[in-house]
Order: sequence, then structure tokens, then C-alpha cells
Amino acid sequence: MASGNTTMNKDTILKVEHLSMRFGGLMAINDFSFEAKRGDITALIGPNGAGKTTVFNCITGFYKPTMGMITMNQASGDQYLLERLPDFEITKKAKVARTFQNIRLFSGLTVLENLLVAQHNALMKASGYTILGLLGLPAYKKAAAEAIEKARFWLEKADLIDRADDPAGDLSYGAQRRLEICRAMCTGPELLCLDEPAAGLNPKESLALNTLLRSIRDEGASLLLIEHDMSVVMQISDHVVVLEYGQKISDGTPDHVKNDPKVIAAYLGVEDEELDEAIHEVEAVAGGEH
Ligand SMILES: Nc1ncnc2c1ncn2[C@@H]1O[C@H](COP(=O)(O)OP(=O)(O)OP(=O)(O)O)[C@@H](O)[C@H]1O
Repeated sequence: MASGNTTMNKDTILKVEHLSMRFGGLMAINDFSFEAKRGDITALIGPNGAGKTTVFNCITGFYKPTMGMITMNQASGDQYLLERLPDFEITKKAKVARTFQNIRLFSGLTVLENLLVAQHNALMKASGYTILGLLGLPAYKKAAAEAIEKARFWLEKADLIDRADDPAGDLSYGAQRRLEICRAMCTGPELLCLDEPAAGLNPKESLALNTLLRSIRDEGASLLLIEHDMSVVMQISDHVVVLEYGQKISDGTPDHVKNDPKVIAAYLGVEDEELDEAIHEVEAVAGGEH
């Protein structure tokens, strides 16, 4: 059941309005608003400590924001105010899944088993929560076959199907990251939030990640990612939002953001009082290039 009723364009999947998060005396996020469009890959970028992970934690229910509204607008038209939902309902009902900066797989289980564990809820429901159900109910057998089918589908997309029966811990780092993303996709999200998916990947692994992320978008899901690797952000994002000190400093296409003097200045790490000067310098250089 929907828990929100904001008037929203159906192309918008996530709307963050006036989000603020205070930790004691620190205002980590300060009146931050943005929208992610359905079917887009939206990247949230910014220098270290800008507040990106805090925004993710508010969207996915790990933190309750000090202020603000976060609306998930499903394709069906159902809306959920995420700041009011417990985190397990954000995955289950609102259909928002996430991965973390550090890999959290069951390394002793096989690749396939990791994806079946992700579908545990659907399987238990089909069993009627009884051992007899597990053993004999046709509904359970059907659900189990569907769970395996879904797992195989995402393993194909991630180029991991040949590793299905290997322990997850035996995979390379890049392959483990892709497996984590497959696991999140097996929960059937409409919005997938990825926290630095390219961190620590070599160029070949980065390319394989880009291919997987594009195929997730092609399958109809929307993505929101935090990423430091600018080659990933610029190559695959449809939309980029830039945070600095908890506030939005730029929002637009990768090209727009890449050439925004405020973004360049933020990444160069200039102090506030030097910002105007840096912007003028960057504008002068950019002007000279044309
Ligand atoms: N649980 C917390 N308690 C206190 N302060 C916190 C907490 N979580 C984050 N912060 C502070 O909030 C600010 C934003 O941190 P956050 O981790 O969201 O930034 P980030 O942009 O994700 O950084 P990075 O790129 O380094 O991961 C930082 O000053 C950080 O120290």
C-alpha cells in the first residue's frame, strides 16, 4: 500500500526534498534536493566527506533524516515516503535495493546459493512457512524454479554463469562486486543504489561493471550510484548530481557537470574564500579553449 501521495511526474522514480542530516554539531547534509528519473543512471558525486554516503543511508533507511522528504514513485504509481519506512520494508515494499562500499557476500556459499539466499523471502512464502511446504508443495517447487531462473538470468548478464557452482569467496574482486549487484537485482528492485561499485577495480573489471550496469538499465531498472571513478561516472551516467559540504553545487548531464566551474573548483580542493578566484581562473581557461 502506498504511504505517500505527492503529485509527481511519472518519469520521476525518486524525489529527495530539503533533506538535512545532523550529527551532533555537524550538519552533514543541508537542505539537499534532487530528482532521479525512471530508467536513468544517476550519479551522486562529490569530494571526500561531502555527504554522499549519508544521503544513501537516508534513502535506504539506515539513517532517519533530521528533516526532509524522500519519495519513491513506483512504475505502478504507488508512492512510498522512505524516511518513514523501516529499512527491510524499503527493499521489500518500496523496491529499493542497495550494495555497500565493502563486499558483503557469503563467501563459503556458492555463487548460485548467494543469489538464492537473496530470494529467501519469496521462497519461504511459497513454502507456507512449513517443512511440508518445503518438501512437497507445488507452489514451492514453482517458486524454487523461478528463483533459479532469475539467478541464472543475472549471472548471464554479469558474465558469471560459468562460476555458478564455485564458492563466492573464490571469485576475483571485480567478479565479487558484480555478484553483489546480481544479488541485489534478485530482490526485484525498481531502484538500485550502488555505493562506489568501481572502487578497487582494474580497468578490465571496470569495463565489465559498466556493461552490467547498462544491462540493468536496459532491463528497466533505474540506478543511483555514488562513485569516485570519473571514467565510470562520465561513461555511463545519464544524470550527475554534485554535493559539497552537504549541499548541492551542480546538477545536470555529465557534460554540463564536467564543465561546471564550481565542480572543478570543488575537486581541486580550493578554500571557500578562494572559490570566486578559482572559478574566474577556470572560466578564463575554459574560454581560452574555445
Ligand atoms: N554516523 C556518523 N556520525 C557522525 N558523523 C558522521 C557520521 N556519518 C558521517 N558523518 C560525517 O558526515 C560527513 C559526511 O560523510 P559521508 O561519509 O556521508 O561523506 P562521503 O561524501 O560519503 O565521503 P567519502 O567520499 O569519503 O565516502 C563527514 O564529515 C562525516 O565525518
